[in-house]
Amino acid sequence: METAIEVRDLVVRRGRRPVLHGITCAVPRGSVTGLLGPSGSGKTTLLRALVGVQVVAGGTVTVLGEPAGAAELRHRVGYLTQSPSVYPDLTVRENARYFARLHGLGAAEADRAVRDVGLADAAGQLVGTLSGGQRSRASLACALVGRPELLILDEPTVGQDPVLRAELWEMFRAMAANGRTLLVSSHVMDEAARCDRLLLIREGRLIADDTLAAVRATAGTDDLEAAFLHLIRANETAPADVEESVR
Ligand SMILES: Nc1ncnc2c1ncn2[C@@H]1O[C@H](COP(=O)(O)OP(=O)(O)OP(=O)(O)O)[C@@H](O)[C@H]1O
Repeated sequence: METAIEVRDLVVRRGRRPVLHGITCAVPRGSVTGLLGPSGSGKTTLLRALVGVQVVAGGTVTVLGEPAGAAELRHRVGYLTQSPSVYPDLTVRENARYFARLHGLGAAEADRAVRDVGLADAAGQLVGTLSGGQRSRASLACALVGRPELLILDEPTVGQDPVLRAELWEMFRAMAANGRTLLVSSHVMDEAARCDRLLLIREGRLIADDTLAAVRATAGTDDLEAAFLHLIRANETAPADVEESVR
């Protein structure tokens, strides 16, 4: 398996608390990997570490063969943050074209990204006047500009209606089919079914890093919500990690 992301023994503290307790995982190239877990489990913190904007207390993070956050990765990795990072006083089109310019690309690339997220009809609208779901798609369009090899998407489908969610997932699948790598966080378990692989995280610890089929087989159920609960319980009965090691 050719690896896009490799994380070893990653420890992160936020405030005074350890938030990630020694995460080790890998994400293969050309796949859609879902990062699933309850609110507060550490998904955003892990994604921040992958793009190199999180101070880490220990471990290593390698992205496309480089240390996370390396300058060489700037045009190779797209990152969608959870709260939309777009300018409210610019239109959707202007935002995308601004990001395109940062990548040294022209207006056509920006306009394509706007179309891809289903915002062609709102391209001339100020971002500040969009609905929450539209604003999040405007932000996604900016992350897609330049067709980065690796896309790290923090809850990209939150606030989208079922039709749009399905369309976004089709787009993610098509990107992976073209050899790009996507890591997509969600706390909605039914989205896990659309992924090739799953990273299940709970309270800063990975409780699964496997294919969708293997997670279902290990848990003995096709229902991913039930599988997640099964894995949590199995994890709780396993010997506890030595908490002291991260303090
Ligand atoms: N700036 C911060 N200072 C202190 N603690 C923080 C900070 N940011 C996040 N945390 C804590 O770190 C833990 C993990 O947060 P994180 O945002 O990574 O979770 P998440 O799984 O992405 O949650 P959600 O699905 O709600 O976005 C939480 O307990 C959170 O309260």
